[in-house]
Amino acid sequence: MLLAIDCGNTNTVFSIWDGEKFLCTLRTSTHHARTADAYFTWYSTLVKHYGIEADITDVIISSTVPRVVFNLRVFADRFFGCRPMVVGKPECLLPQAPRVDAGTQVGPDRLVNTAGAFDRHGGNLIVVDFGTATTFDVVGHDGAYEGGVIAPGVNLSLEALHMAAAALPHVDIAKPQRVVGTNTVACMQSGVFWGYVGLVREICTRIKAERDQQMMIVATGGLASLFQQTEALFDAFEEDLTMHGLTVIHRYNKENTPR
Ligand SMILES: Nc1ncnc2c1ncn2[C@@H]1O[C@H](COP(=O)(O)OP(=O)(O)O)[C@@H](O)[C@H]1O
Ligand SMILES: CC(C)(COP(=O)(O)O)[C@@H](O)C(=O)NCCC(=O)O
Ligand SMILES: [K+]
Repeated sequence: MLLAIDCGNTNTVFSIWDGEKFLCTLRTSTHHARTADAYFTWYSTLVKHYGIEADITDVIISSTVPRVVFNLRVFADRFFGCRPMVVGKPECLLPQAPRVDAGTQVGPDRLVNTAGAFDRHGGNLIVVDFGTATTFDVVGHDGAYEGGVIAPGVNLSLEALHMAAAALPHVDIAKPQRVVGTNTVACMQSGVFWGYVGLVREICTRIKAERDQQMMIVATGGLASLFQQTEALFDAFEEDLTMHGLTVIHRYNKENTPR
């Protein structure tokens, strides 16, 4: 069985893949100082709680935070006796090489989203991932990552207002009832929510115009559903897209690495 680990700047998600389906998905905050033993204590408690019989033989990691990879490697080695595949490392093959400026280190999460979305939908896609940052990944006709857009994340935008302005409170994102807010919280939610609707629509329209082609828009990340409920911004919303991409890259490496 495969343990797929997606480590973002805010949260780290573990999913167990039995070759056909995900048996469970576990989430913890990302913290570079968490040790291999601490990961295992957390992991084994939850796996037991859910009554899952997991015989992990392989581990694949995608991390936007380079410092956490060391402890995750030790975790894989110590508790599952395996050397993990780490997306973005030269020894981890990708189905298609990214077409970007020489020397650019593309976020591994974006490479994984690209592989997952191409496997499900074929080429000419825009993948929108609502994480700490909101990323737009352009997937070419052959499944290569061809660049994209990085915008401040929804919660990061709200947090920035709170951090920079003495009178603005910490606010959770929600769809405001009206555009014109009649209290501070409603005004902030309106600015970020409707501003974001505009941001997503404008960026996708411009990407399509720049490439002069129709493109399917696939969204992922917990906050995508909040926007999709209100406005038809995306053609598809797939919560498990990054995890699916990890299984695709894992399978590709198994099939293409000489043993
Ligand atoms: N369903 C959700 N509803 C509200 N906030 C969410 C949801 N899913 C994630 N978040 C928040 O969105 C932000 C980004 O989280 P996440 O998607 O895990 O980012 P990353 O992949 O960068 O770690 C965090 O502040 C997280 O708490
Ligand atoms: C843009 C990101 C910070 C998004 O990370 P996330 O929101 O998933 O935590 C990450 O993909 C990253 O660090 N990228 C490196 C630069 C690039 O992709 O071009
Ligand atoms: K992201």
